Amino acid sequence: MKKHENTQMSPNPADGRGADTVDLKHLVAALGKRSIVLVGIMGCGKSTVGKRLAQRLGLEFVDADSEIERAANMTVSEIFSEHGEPYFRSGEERVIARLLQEGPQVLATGGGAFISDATRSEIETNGLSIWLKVDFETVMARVRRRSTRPLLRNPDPEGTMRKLMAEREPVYAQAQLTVTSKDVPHEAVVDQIVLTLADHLYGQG
Ligand SMILES: Nc1ncnc2c1ncn2[C@@H]1O[C@H](COP(=O)(O)OP(=O)(O)O)[C@@H](O)[C@H]1O
Ligand SMILES: O=C(O)C1=C[C@@H](OP(=O)(O)O)[C@@H](O)[C@H](O)C1
Ligand SMILES: [Mg+2]
Repeated sequence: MKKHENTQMSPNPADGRGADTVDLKHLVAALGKRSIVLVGIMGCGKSTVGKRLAQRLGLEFVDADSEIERAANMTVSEIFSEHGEPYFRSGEERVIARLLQEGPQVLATGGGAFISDATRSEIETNGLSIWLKVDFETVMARVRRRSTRPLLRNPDPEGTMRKLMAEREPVYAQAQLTVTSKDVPHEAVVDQIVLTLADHLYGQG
């Protein structure tokens, strides 16, 4: 049975076919040592969808923010408040460069990581980047639920989000692949990623 035939995720190149037709072993083999790297704005689903994508593909999952927190023994919020954003960004570049040596795996980046030229270039060399593209309303509804994102902890989180999306979307658009997701179950986004990857890697869904 195809569970997610009627996802509202158009337009994606792989629409209309079931992810259950994809040979996942073949797909993973075609990655070689490359990591699947999820990029996009805060709340687009990199961490939660990434974890499920890794489970589906039988790959390790790694979240750059969690690795940064582990290395610093501090939360992302604490790093921002005690050391400032530039300090976080340089740690983020180093950690992602290190993690990219460990592929194949699924790597969820933090929303600002792909904006770094150095990180984009590392990802280009060692990864396959996927932009999880979402609209403003969807993403605001998601990020309002949690206060773990220091960049949005200010009197105008909506204005900040609009500004960040406007600045960053042209950069996210440089990712090799784009998957658009609306408010559908996480597993439906995973389906769409699998189909998009299969199309890209060997032209077959
Ligand atoms: N496709 C989806 N449908 C519904 N909720 C989602 C979807 N993707 C993510 N979410 C929710 O949005 C929130 C942010 O997701 P998260 O994976 O942490 O985003 P990111 O890592 O990109 O900031 C979480 O509560 C998550 O469950
Ligand atoms: O967009 C950003 O600059 C950030 C996104 C966060 O990750 P998520 O995108 O996983 O929320 C985290 O890295 C930090 O709060 C900064
Ligand atoms: Mg995340």
